[in-house]
Amino acid sequence: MIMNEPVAGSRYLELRNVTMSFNRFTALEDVSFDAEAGEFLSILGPSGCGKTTLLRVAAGLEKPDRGTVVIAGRDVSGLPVSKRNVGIVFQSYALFPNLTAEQNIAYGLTPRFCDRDRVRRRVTELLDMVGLVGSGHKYPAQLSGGQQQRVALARAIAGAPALLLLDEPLSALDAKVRSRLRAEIRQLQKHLGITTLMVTHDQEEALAMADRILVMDQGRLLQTGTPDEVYDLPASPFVASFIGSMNFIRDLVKEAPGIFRKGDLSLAADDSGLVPQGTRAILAVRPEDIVLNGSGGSRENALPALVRGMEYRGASYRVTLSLGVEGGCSTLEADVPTRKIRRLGIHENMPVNIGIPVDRLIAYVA
Ligand SMILES: Nc1ncnc2c1ncn2[C@@H]1O[C@H](COP(=O)(O)OP(=O)(O)OP(=O)(O)O)[C@@H](O)[C@H]1O
Repeated sequence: MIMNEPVAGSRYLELRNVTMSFNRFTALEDVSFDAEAGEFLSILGPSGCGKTTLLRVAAGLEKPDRGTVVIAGRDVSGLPVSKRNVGIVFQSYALFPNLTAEQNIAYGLTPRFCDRDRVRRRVTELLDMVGLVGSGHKYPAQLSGGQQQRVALARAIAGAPALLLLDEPLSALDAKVRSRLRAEIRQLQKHLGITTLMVTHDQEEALAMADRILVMDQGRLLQTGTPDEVYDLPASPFVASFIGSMNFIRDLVKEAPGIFRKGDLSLAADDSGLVPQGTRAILAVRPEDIVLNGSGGSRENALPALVRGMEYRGASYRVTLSLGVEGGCSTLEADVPTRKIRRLGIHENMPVNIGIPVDRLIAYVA
């Protein structure tokens, strides 16, 4: 099968300075990003932040007030969706109910393949790719949600599009089907080497599937990075709280390079000088980075704490800890392996010592 054979590593999709308003409401504000050929990008953000609008601009379903869209080196800003050669999968399967799975898939092919045998061969190949061999004769109503979304995916890739656009393709499915299908979509996308943009509000989905994640809020792009980069070094407290769980320790002041104080609580953090000395700061730490030591000590940021609550999660416990801090108390949540909880005999209302590794504390200007 012949897809657009993009050269890996080249800049393939480019959106530049895209701004889009609906009446007086600005849905996208000066958004720019690009994708390399074959890359899988995920657009992640809360409801109403402009994710779908951005995808629709890339597709040519919306015309922005300003900005350009380049696909495979060609400025397509003035072209409608029908001329952009994009494959789209929506959240609602959007299949034709009166056509079988095969006919739905063939629908995306007919203008290109006039030869009926070729269409049949290609449809068979696509059914095989999406794991639906033997179900081609069924109508959408006879298929499960996951199967319908497989048909929608086969239809979207049938014509070897230049770009695959997925708008929350898994959100209508139950958790088990969703996680299986996300692995399958990713495998197929890699196999075909097709540059893909997927909208999701599910951070787990974005972390699991994307080469890079674009985090948005209120029409703006806040951070672009690999899943690792966005998880390990979120650009702002908003990004930090949107992806994964994060503890924040607020109302600190940076009193010396790498040293932050709040009353009698003093914490060391690698902040690379991002917070000016003497200014108010927020420190952030992931629950899995807090080290619980029972009665033993810790080398880094050793603090006494009290176990306030414990929630069993199978492989780990989510432990709620309170730190006695002058002028009030700070609450932290720690994820501690179940084996360690049992070994140390941790229980509610137990005084413990915790440690926070210096390089796991992230400092932000408050
Ligand atoms: N056709 C429209 N007319 C007016 N306002 C619109 C239109 N389409 C979108 N908006 C507004 O633009 C903003 C961004 O919408 P968009 O659908 O892009 O958000 P989203 O991040 O995809 O949200 P969700 O995750 O809830 O689907 C929203 O406040 C929405 O109400």
